[in-house]
Amino acid sequence: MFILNSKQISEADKATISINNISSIDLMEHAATQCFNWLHSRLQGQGIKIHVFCGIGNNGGDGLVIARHLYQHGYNVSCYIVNFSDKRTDEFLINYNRLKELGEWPPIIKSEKDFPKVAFEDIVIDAIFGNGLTREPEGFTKKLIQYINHTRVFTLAIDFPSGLFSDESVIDTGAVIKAGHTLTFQTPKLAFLLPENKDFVNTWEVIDIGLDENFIKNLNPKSHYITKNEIIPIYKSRNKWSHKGTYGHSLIIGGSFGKIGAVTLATRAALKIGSGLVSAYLPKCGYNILQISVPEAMVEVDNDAALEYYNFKTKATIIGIGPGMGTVEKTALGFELFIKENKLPLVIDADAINLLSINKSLLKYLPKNTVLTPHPKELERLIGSWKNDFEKLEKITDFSKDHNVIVVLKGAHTIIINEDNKYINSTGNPALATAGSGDVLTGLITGLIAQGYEPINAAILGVYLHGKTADLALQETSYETFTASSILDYLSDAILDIFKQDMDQEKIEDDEEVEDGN
Ligand SMILES: NC(=O)C1=CN([C@@H]2O[C@H](COP(=O)(O)OP(=O)(O)OC[C@H]3O[C@@H](n4cnc5c(N)ncnc54)[C@H](O)[C@@H]3O)[C@@H](O)[C@H]2O)[C@@H](O)CC1
Ligand SMILES: [K+]
Repeated sequence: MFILNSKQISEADKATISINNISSIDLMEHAATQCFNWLHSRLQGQGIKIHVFCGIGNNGGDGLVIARHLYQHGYNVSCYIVNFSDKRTDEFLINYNRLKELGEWPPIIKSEKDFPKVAFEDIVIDAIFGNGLTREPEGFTKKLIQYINHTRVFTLAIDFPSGLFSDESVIDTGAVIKAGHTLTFQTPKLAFLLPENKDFVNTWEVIDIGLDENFIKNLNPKSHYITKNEIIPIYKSRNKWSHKGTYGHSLIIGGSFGKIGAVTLATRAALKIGSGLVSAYLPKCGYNILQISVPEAMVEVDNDAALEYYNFKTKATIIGIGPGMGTVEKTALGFELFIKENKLPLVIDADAINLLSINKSLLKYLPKNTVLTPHPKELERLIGSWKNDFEKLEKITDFSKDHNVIVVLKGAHTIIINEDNKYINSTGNPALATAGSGDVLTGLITGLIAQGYEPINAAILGVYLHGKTADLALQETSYETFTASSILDYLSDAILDIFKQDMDQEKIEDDEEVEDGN
């Protein structure tokens, strides 16, 4: 799914109106009616108090449509106009009049004294600002946002939590709605996926409002939200005539005394994802551990307790390096020589990233499309600190371009950056915040590249499957008991799930919904 920026959304709105010969007011009716349907299917006519706060632009117009449907369906609703400007849009005015024709005259909020009483057990619909936000809310509008947040009432944001920009950082964090849920139009927004906005964006979903898909594709958006739909075309099915040589040979390099588990997990992961052959190269102290834990793997050894010589004989297709490796001097010196001489594709993780950060002159030796899988702290050592999450993404983009590498920034929404392209993962949950989870990811990406996946596709698929295992596991296990080994236990289910139709999708198709304008 594409992620559009604010300008692209406005362009797609306009293009859809002209290409598809649909009026702006009908587009709004369609979009906002879907929001009403969403709420109606959950509330089923309950008498709970609903407050709809409408700005004076088209986001406010959506709010007025929702309020109209709520009135017409007998809900206990109050609608207000947040009059932060007199420049009301045409679509706002048409829907304002449609509401008045029903005999409902929304009160105007012009200052703090006009704020209505909102109770914790009510529902607020936030239709104050949407994609048209150009500066931070101030004055009584900001006060209203704070007032709503202060009640801790459940807030359903329409398109955006008001005060949040799609593609830049919030500076005044006291001027943004803290939404319980957001129904956003057509595409996810980059801001929803960044950790700095966690207080404003809780859960969200995309409402398809039918913007012109060809037009959107021709905009050539650079940001992508990775869901099952993006994974299906990446997945390579197996050929009947293939043999284990077809699926490559992964070599996992890592480990040190006390950290043999990391390299063991990565090795198991490379095997389990389907690498034809897998070898591990690790300090001698880990030899028995690895051979017993992963009998399918071949093992070569280096010095006794830490890597030093990197003199393996394995003819690998791809090397995954770093898990449990440590950064002692002899390991670092050997790593320098290894990187300078290596010609094979690489996946670089953990301490191998730290060694690159210590000696950045090595970056120029990395083969094109090397995959680096840092967590935020490792990233900071590599590229320096950042002021906010948007600047972080810019810095990673520059780094990716400067060194021709793919960066997999691990987090709640793992972000894969390949030059200007950003791929943001949709799967995963806090169960993955567990020791060894990153080592498994390194093994998965390595094992996929071994099988002939392009490094960027291996990163996208590996990250998606890694997250999906935890999502599937949570249907029958707890966050706490899920461990890195559980990722491998659920890997098969995650792969099979690629080809299952989602229950949600089936449900949407079966649901009876209110038609626009009813
Ligand atoms: N046909 C369309 O264009 C559609 C628009 N839709 C809705 O329209 C929204 C965008 O509407 P608009 O472009 O009218 O903009 P908004 O309704 O988001 O904002 C209203 C206006 O407020 C002004 N403004 C921005 N920041 C401000 C601030 N801090 N203080 C005071 N005033 C400020 C701007 O001039 C802006 O035009 C979308 O988010 C979506 O909800 C949907 O109904 C789908 C169809
Ligand atoms: K809003």
